[in-house]
Amino acid sequence: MTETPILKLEHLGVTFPNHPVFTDLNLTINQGEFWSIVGKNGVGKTTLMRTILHQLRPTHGRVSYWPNAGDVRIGYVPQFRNIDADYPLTIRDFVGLNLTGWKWPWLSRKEKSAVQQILGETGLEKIANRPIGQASGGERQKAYLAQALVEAPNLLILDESTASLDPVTKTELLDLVQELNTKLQLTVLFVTHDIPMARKYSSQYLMLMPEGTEQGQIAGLTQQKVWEGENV
Ligand SMILES: Nc1ncnc2c1ncn2[C@@H]1O[C@H](COP(=O)(O)OP(=O)(O)OP(=O)(O)O)[C@@H](O)[C@H]1O
Repeated sequence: MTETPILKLEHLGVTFPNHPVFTDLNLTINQGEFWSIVGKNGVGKTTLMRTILHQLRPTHGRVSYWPNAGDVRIGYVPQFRNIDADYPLTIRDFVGLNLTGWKWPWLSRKEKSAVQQILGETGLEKIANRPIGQASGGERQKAYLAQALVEAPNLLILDESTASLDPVTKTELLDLVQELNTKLQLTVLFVTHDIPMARKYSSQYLMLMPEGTEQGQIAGLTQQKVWEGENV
């Protein structure tokens, strides 16, 4: 299979006031790859994802999408977030929210059918009309995943989004992501502390490491990239 880049990090660095999180990070992610991003608490994984999402301006270097920024549709599933119990939307509405551009309360027939399909694939169909504020933590995480997938992204970022799930649900969701990765060449960045899951689902990983620590390895993965950060 020829390797076509979708995302390039070149000499990337982020420094908060007096606190360099990482410097000179170089990495090419190709279409259809499933990467795990691993490393201890506070090492800079979320900072890296925020930089990739252009929510954070790098201090050095750049993030570029290939072939053009317009060709890359990113789906982002955040870490567990609390939702107010009075949040008025149903799970179905929540999943379709981004399709409306947050402007219109209605969806086209095609959009409704995309929502219905993803509700089925994520196992949310039966509870689709329940207010999301009343859904359990795991159900909400599924809804966030469904919301990211319904827009048919070609790059999916899971930011420790499976951390609060029970092992069965976690496996179900990652199986679905893996299926989309295989069938549709969905590129995946999976931020996780769960090394067995990283080993099971990804083929490559980026391990962010504090400067001066020994290089880590994840046995069983065919490729590895190890980068040493600073000052963590
Ligand atoms: N806006 C900010 N201003 C200053 N420092 C920040 C800011 N955001 C993050 N940091 C610091 O940057 C470092 C990296 O944080 P980050 O959240 O990226 O780590 P992480 O690897 O995702 O951690 P975890 O596994 O705990 O979620 C931490 O020391 C954090 O305190």
